[in-house]
Parts: sequence; structure tokens; C-alpha cells
Amino acid sequence: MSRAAERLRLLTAQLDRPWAQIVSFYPALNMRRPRCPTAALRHAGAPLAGLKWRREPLLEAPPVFLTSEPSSAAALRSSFPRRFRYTSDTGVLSPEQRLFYEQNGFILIKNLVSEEDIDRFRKEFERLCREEVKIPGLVMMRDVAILKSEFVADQKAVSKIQDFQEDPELFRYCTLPQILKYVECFTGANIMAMHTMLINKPPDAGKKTSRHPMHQDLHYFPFRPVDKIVCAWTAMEKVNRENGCLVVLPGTHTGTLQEHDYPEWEGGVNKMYHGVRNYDPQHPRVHLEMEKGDTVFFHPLLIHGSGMNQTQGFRKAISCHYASADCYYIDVKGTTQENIEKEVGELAARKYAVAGDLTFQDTWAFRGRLVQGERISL
Ligand SMILES: CC(C)CC(=O)SCCNC(=O)CCNC(=O)[C@H](O)C(C)(C)COP(=O)(O)OP(=O)(O)OC[C@H]1O[C@@H](n2cnc3c(N)ncnc32)[C@H](O)[C@@H]1OP(=O)(O)O
Ligand SMILES: Nc1ncnc2c1ncn2[C@@H]1O[C@H](COP(=O)(O)OP(=O)(O)OP(=O)(O)O)[C@@H](O)[C@H]1O
Ligand SMILES: O=C(O)CCC(=O)C(=O)O
Ligand SMILES: [Fe+2]
Ligand SMILES: [Mg+2]
Repeated sequence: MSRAAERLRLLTAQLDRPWAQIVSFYPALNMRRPRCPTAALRHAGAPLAGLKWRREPLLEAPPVFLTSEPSSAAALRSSFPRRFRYTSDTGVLSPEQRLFYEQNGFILIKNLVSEEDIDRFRKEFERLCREEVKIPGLVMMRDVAILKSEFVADQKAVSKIQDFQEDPELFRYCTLPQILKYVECFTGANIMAMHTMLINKPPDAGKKTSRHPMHQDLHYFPFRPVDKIVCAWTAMEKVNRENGCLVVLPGTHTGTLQEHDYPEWEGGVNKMYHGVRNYDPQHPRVHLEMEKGDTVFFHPLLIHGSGMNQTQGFRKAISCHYASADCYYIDVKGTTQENIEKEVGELAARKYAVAGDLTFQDTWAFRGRLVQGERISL
């Protein structure tokens, strides 16, 4: 064995994952595939180092030999005759990127949204906070830890806005062609924007309420099929462990929807921030550190959350949940989603003042907007 190959063997042993997976990780981060083991070793100080992976790959990968491995996409395709379940080939995701999503349930695309667009979203957000504009249906949420403090009409009061589908400037995010191009790989060509958010994670007030508990977004959604739903989440500034980046449990999208409830946190939990029951803190986590404009696409069963914001800044991200327009509504009665249905029902009754008449499905149907193709069943 050459020295380089030997060092790589040590590296992969350290990382607990096979070389095929390490290689597949590179395109997913928009990094060029390492040409040789030494190049991989050089990179290992970068994003690979912090990762700990399951011992078994989720898809059985055939062994890949370093010396003879062709780097072309075609070779990878031929070594994976198995049909992909979560993605389709629209010529946008490379086979490596598809494989990464299939195995991990998320994919990070660097530098997808321009600075200029993000600055415009930020300006609009600030206008909303100063109450210079009023948008029908838009929800402004304050952090539970500062609810009782004095109201100031600026961004300090707002931890999150939801349902900005009637704000043309913010909704432009959901229609950006470079985002839809990726979304189509998961949803197909007919695309609905179902849920919109701008998260302004505040500096933690000392009670850890700025955390978002680990959850699966599907818990909130009464539509299916699950694999035709995807979230796009774009960092509006550098996000890292310090200011509370996203934390994901890779591979959990292959599981089922779990029971969710409010976590038992001493300092309190924000309204509707349900977390998975029996969260296992031992499960391997990945912190998604991102630069302004980087965008992660993730599956609605992927368990994720975000840590505490330990900085003095407001950590900002903008996101949209998309679904295929072919998705259909389901009745969640008798399922684990009954608790969230009930809470949403109570809020909707207050907000829209049409108590009783509005179903959980209705609350989604009137917020959803077509962004590409044809509106079918949602
Ligand atoms: C995939 C995706 C869907 C995942 C998620 O989005 S998870 C998080 C989802 N969270 C939500 O959807 C919550 C959305 N927020 C809201 O609807 C609103 O901000 C509300 C919580 C209803 C507050 O509305 P607002 O107009 O401010 O109404 P009020 O000031 O009159 O407050 C009404 C009662 O709510 C309480 N409240 C307000 N903000 C929070 C909070 N952050 N955490 C816990 N409780 C809260 C407030 O204290 C008040 O309670 P009472 O005085 O009535 O007992
Ligand atoms: N009991 C729990 N139920 C659900 N989610 C939880 C629970 N405890 C922590 N989390 C979530 O786990 C994720 C990791 O948070 P945590 O603060 O524990 O670690 P971290 O921020 O990654 O690490 P560090 O604070 O050391 O940098 C966050 O999304 C947090 O909300
Ligand atoms: O930006 C974050 O903190 C994550 C929010 C999130 O996962 C959600 O609202 O569903
Ligand atoms: Fe989420
Ligand atoms: Mg933390």
C-alpha cells in the first residue's frame, strides 16, 4: 500500500465511514472531488473533520477502489443501478449529489442566493418590524423570553415571521429560479410554496429559549406523499455553532414520523416549537455552518433543530417549504399529528375569527401558492 493510501485508510477509519461516502460528500458541498487520497487528507481539516457518521452506509455501496476509480458521473451511475427514491434526474443534481441526499436527507448548495437579494429581504424584514408595511396573513412572533418586556417596534421584538406569501418582496425568495431548479429535483415540475418563514434568532436571553428543539417538519403538514416535500433554507449571514446554526441528524429521513411534543425545558419553549419525544442526544449530529447565500435543501422527515444563539446579533435565515402540486391532503385524526392540529385550530379560530369552520387542511390550502407549473390537488 502506498503511503498516501495508508494515510487515507487511517483517515477513513477515524471518520468511521467508507471512502465511497467520503467522496460523495465533496460535490454535495460544491467542492471538487479529491483526485487522490492526499488531496482528501488535505481537506480533512475542513468540513469532514467535524463529522461523525453511522458505521453502516444507508445504501449498500459497492466497494470503490482508489486506484481504478474513474471520477466521472457516469461511472458512479453505473455502480448504483438501484433506483433513487428521493430525487429525480433533471440534469441539475449530479449523481453524487443525488446519492448524498438519498443517504443523508439534505444537500447544501453554496452561494445560491445573491448578496443583493438577501440584502433586499433584510430591508423588507426591517420595514415589517418597524410596521411601515402591513401584510395580510403575516405572523410576527416574539421570543417567549422577552414577551413580557417592553414592546419596541424594531427587529429586537421579532424572532420569526411566518406566512409572508402576500409580501411580494419576501415572496420573491420562493420564486427564485435557481432555487426552483433544485426544488424540482425533489417535487417534480408542478410546485407549490406551502410555508414561508424568516427566522431572526435573537441573542439568547439566558434561558436557552432561542433553541429550536429537534423536530421533523412533517409533523406540521397534513399533506403527502412525504417524499414530494422539501424545505429550502438560506443563510442570510454567516451561521455557525455560536449563533445557532441548523443541526441535523443525517439519515433520519428514512425513518417514520415520530411523536412530537413540547420538550421539558426549564427556561420555557416557544409556542408550537414541538420536539421529537425521546430525543436521543447520542445520535450523530452535523452542524451545518453556512455562509450568506448558502442554501440547504432538506427532507421533511429529517430530524433537525437549531442551537442557542450565544452572540449579540440576530441570526437570520429565510426559508420556504415546497410540495408537489400533486400532493393531497390527509386527515390527521387518530395520528401523532392530532396535537398540532388542535393547536393550529385554536390559533386559526382566533386569527381568522371563523371558529370551527376552518379545517387544518384549509389553513394550508389558503396559504399555499403555485410557483411553477399547474396547481393540481393542494
Ligand atoms: C415546519 C414549520 C411549520 C415548523 C414551524 O414553524 S415550528 C414553529 C411554529 N410556530 C408557530 O407557528 C407559532 C406562530 N406564532 C404565532 O402564531 C403567534 O406568534 C402567537 C404565538 C399566536 C402569538 O401571537 P400574537 O399575535 O403575538 O398574540 P398575543 O401577543 O396576543 O399572544 C397570544 C398568547 O400567546 C402567547 N405567546 C406569544 N408569543 C409566544 C411565544 N413565542 N411562545 C409562547 N407563547 C407565546 C402570549 O403570551 C399570549 O398568551 P396569553 O396571554 O393569551 O396566555
Ligand atoms: N430534549 C431535547 N429535545 C429536543 N431537542 C433538543 C433537546 N435538547 C437539545 N435539543 C436540540 O438539539 C440541538 C443541539 O443543541 P445543543 O444546545 O444541545 O447543542 P449544540 O448547540 O449543538 O452544542 P453546543 O451548545 O455545545 O455548541 C438543538 O437543536 C437543540 O434545540
Ligand atoms: O432556523 C431555524 O432555527 C430552524 C427553524 C426550523 O427548523 C423550523 O422553523 O421548522
Ligand atoms: Fe424545521
Ligand atoms: Mg447549544
